[in-house]
Amino acid sequence: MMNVGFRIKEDFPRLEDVVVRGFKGIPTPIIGDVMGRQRAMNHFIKSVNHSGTHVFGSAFTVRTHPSDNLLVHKAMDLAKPGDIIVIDACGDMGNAILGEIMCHYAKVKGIAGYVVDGPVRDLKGIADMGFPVFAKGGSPRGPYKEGPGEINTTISCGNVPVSPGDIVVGDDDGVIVVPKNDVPEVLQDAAALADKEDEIIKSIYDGDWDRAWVDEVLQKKGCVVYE
Ligand SMILES: O=C([O-])CC(=O)C(=O)O
Ligand SMILES: [Mg+2]
Repeated sequence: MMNVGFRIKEDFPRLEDVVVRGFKGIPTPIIGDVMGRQRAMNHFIKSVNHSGTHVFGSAFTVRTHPSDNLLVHKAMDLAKPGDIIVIDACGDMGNAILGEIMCHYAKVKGIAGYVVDGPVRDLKGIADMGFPVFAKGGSPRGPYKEGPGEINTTISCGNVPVSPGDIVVGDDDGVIVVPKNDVPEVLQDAAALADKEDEIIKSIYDGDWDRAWVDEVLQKKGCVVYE
């Protein structure tokens, strides 16, 4: 493909809505555990607004030049309802990549949220409107609008690869990415694990949570226990 570093792929295939909705209410730690405890973004990519956030959708990917949001403005016009715009701003903390105006526009367009490997601004405005934004932090410094950048190529965000159409889930714990082709298996395993965790919590209160495995593992690994 031509023009590496400054190119836009307008669209990509998404999973059916009914499949994507399967992630409703599934906490990110459960999703991570059924993927080998992998594919969660680094801890510094956090919800910047109210607690209790839980958002999921198809990844619409953007790579920006550090401190520049020209390609994010284009992404807002191209993204479809339910998409989460995931932005690889190189993790650079120079200038904010988006702010409250861009959140209002995204909200009106039905975009489900933003994930930014970089800073955002207008934190109070974003919190007041409650639009889901996950970012590395905040900065009052405004973004440049020069490019270059790419839309809908595979990016890295929070040290996790993200391709267009992958499923992104964000909550108070952080953000996790499910590769598109793995979604059916992950959904099935996550439902089973959620049931299992409910049973564990019940057994704690019933006083019969089996703790034998702790000593078994310690013994197997050669740990010496003494008084
Ligand atoms: O100036 C920008 O592009 C970002 C911003 O502050 C906003 O969206 O409110
Ligand atoms: Mg602003």
